[in-house]
Amino acid sequence: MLDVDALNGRLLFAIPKKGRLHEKCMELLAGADIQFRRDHRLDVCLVKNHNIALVFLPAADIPSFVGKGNVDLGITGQDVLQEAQMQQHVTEVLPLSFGKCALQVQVPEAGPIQTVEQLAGKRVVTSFEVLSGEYFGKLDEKLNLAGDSKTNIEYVGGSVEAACALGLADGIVDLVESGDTMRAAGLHAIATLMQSEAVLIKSSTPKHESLDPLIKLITARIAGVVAASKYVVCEYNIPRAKLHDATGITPGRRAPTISPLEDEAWVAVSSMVEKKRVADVMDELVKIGAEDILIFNLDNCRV
Ligand SMILES: Nc1ncnc2c1ncn2[C@@H]1O[C@H](COP(=O)(O)OP(=O)(O)OP(=O)(O)O)[C@@H](O)[C@H]1O
Ligand SMILES: O=P(O)(O)OC[C@H]1O[C@H](OP(=O)(O)OP(=O)(O)O)[C@H](O)[C@@H]1O
Ligand SMILES: [Mg+2]
Repeated sequence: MLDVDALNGRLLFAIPKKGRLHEKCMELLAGADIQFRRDHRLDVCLVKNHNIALVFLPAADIPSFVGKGNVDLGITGQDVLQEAQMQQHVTEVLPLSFGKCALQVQVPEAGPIQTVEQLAGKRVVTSFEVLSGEYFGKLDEKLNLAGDSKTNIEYVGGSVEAACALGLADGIVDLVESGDTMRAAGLHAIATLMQSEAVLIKSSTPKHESLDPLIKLITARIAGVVAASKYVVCEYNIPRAKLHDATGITPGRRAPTISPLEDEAWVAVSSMVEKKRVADVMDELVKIGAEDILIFNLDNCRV
């Protein structure tokens, strides 16, 4: 059992307890060396090596816990942050480069409705009542739909894609990443409300200013883990005469490291390169005469 007094003075850090963001958050905490043991079924646990307690909550509840100052720091999606209308009470500290998805209006691929204008005034099922309400509210206004003619937005908690097939809706608003769930349900997207990714958030009016240095430390550590997942180190040898072209291809984050070699006509270059660009970068380096190109993954870094 948790000793409630043990929470006093600790930084409370909310983590999604399940779903798409949970595993990634566990990896981030491990990378930032935030050590804890979560007892079975307990949603609050003390961190062993910092003055922090982790609170495991549904991702959709985290914005209001942080916004109201019940917890100091949290990880959640930008989509649920906007849905909870907590943007004024919560500061986005750091985008985390995972949990990327889009909130989209979807309709049956083979059905009669193929535009949002055609869908306006009909039945829309969603877990995002607020954002859908805003979106279709504006559309209803533009199309002069009033009273009973307005779009009917209905809330469901999950498996939103089933609503059209079950005859509950003419269209839905839900999250799309690969599009597999949407396509499997015979739906396709006709509009995008927003793009989203996971973010580290803190309360805009923190209750305990003494915790500020700890928030900065945790933020810096998590930023290091996120950067390490986005970059690799690229090392290669290049004729000195081609160095200018080479550093144009691999400029690094601040500047590349250049080291002399025994053979004075050549230098070695070491530089951070974005993972998603690495194949193109290697092709370009080969083209200008680079040799011995090596790519190293980063476990962690500070940038
Ligand atoms: N398919 C997806 N790809 C990427 N990110 C997603 C996806 N689905 C949801 N997310 C992100 O994860 C957040 C939490 O959603 P998720 O559905 O994982 O949680 P949940 O609904 O609490 O869990 P579950 O669906 O398992 O009941 C969303 O607000 C969104 O930011
Ligand atoms: O485009 P895709 O890669 O298929 O991902 C989209 C699906 O992911 C989420 O569902 P989740 O797995 O959380 O299930 P849920 O609907 O029960 O919440 C979301 O609600 C979509 O259904
Ligand atoms: Mg879900």
